[in-house]
Amino acid sequence: MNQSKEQRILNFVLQNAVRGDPCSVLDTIDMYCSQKEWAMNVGNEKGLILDKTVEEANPSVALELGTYCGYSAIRIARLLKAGAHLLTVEFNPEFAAIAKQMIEFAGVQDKVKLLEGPSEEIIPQLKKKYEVDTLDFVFLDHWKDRYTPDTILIQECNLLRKGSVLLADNVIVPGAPEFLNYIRNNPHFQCTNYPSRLEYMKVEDAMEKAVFLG
Ligand SMILES: Cn1ncc2cc([C@H](O)c3cccc(CNC(=O)c4cc(-c5ccc(F)cc5)cc(O)c4O)c3)ccc21
Ligand SMILES: [Mg+2]
Repeated sequence: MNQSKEQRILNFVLQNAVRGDPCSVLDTIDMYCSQKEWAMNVGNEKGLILDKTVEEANPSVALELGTYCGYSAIRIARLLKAGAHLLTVEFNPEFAAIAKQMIEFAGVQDKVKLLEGPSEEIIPQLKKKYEVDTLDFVFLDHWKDRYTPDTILIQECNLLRKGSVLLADNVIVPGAPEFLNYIRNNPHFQCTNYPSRLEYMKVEDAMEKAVFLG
């Protein structure tokens, strides 16, 4: 049975990147996906916006919705301080299996907890089952029509505190118009738009940052 694109990306990393070196894994994925097969990793251009947002937030507990191959999980985890950790949620078992291997090869497995299941099931379990008090940083990169319901669910589960930072990928392409409308008209959030490019393409995209005001 022929390999999936995600398996080909992982194999390319296992054969070409440096084990235990997150930056080398990120560069190798970016090389493969810009030269051989496009894939929906956040990429290096939007990745730099993600980096700056994570560094500024300096989270103790971070959540990612939509792990895919683990690129942004590795990107975030490499910047976390000692004792901090990332919870990343993936419902597709194939993607989760690839991401697990990618995260381990990069050497950031001690900072990352990969939770298999849909966000709407996992989010309500974060406090009791995963011992989360509040989330310092949330990266939204899963189904674009889930950004709004999951942001509402996160608030209903009392997972945000004054200053919690949300960052959403793809608010232009594929787009998250309902989320932009919701978050920009919500007085409890202070929003900032970061124009960029779609990963590996000369196509406009953007990320939206929303800081929870309490
Ligand atoms: C509920 N739940 N809970 C956990 C969870 C996890 C997943 C998966 O990780 C998953 C699977 C398929 C699609 C996505 C969303 N991502 C995208 O759709 C996307 C598209 C493009 C693009 C852009 C231009 C194109 F022409 C084609 C695709 C560029 C991007 O950066 C993307 O993030 C996420 C799904 C639902 C989940
Ligand atoms: Mg994305």
